[in-house]
Amino acid sequence: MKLILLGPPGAGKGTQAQRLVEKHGIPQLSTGDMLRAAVKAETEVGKRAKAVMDAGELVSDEIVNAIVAERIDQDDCAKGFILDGYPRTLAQADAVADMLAERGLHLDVVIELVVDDKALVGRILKRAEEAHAAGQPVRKDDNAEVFEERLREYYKKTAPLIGYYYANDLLKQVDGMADMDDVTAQIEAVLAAVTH
Ligand SMILES: Nc1ncnc2c1ncn2[C@@H]1O[C@H](COP(=O)(O)OP(=O)(O)O)[C@@H](O)[C@H]1O
Repeated sequence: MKLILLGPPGAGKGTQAQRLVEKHGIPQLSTGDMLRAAVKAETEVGKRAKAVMDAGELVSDEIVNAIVAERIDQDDCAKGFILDGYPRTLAQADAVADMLAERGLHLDVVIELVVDDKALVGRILKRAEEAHAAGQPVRKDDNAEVFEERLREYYKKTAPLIGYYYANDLLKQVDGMADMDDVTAQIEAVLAAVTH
């Protein structure tokens, strides 16, 4: 099963992706996590991405496409994967379609977590507070100002993917404002419908 989780920052993609990993035994491919790992390891990609990420802007399509193309060829992706935070631009959406087609694969579904903007900043600030309280590192982009920029980037560059996948008959929407467990149940219902 190959699926995309789509939605603005703070929509709960990471949480739901983790649950899907446990239930379905397929990996979560989070470009955000991969980029943060590259920044931490101070690789060439990490050095190029750091300032862009800290400002809440998008890393270049070229960089993220290359990261994902390399990742999906690893053995653990053979049964499928969850794309979390990728694609984020129409160019990335075309790239992933090409990447899969070259390998004789296709996407099963794109699940959009539909959320209310106003709730998002609160969720992000809560995530930062909780990380701080637990003595974990707080993401540099998890603050109100950078969040505004992340949301603007989302509406400008990522939200057009909703129409793109709708037109390709791949889009399914779930209510991301429901309780976490309820969102999980909605996602499972979508997956059951598309895989049977
Ligand atoms: N597919 C992508 N294309 C471009 N930049 C990306 C992509 N995925 C992640 N990034 C960069 O990493 C940052 C954090 O990503 P992520 O952890 O997915 O954030 P969020 O919690 O905002 O959804 C983004 O703001 C962006 O700078």
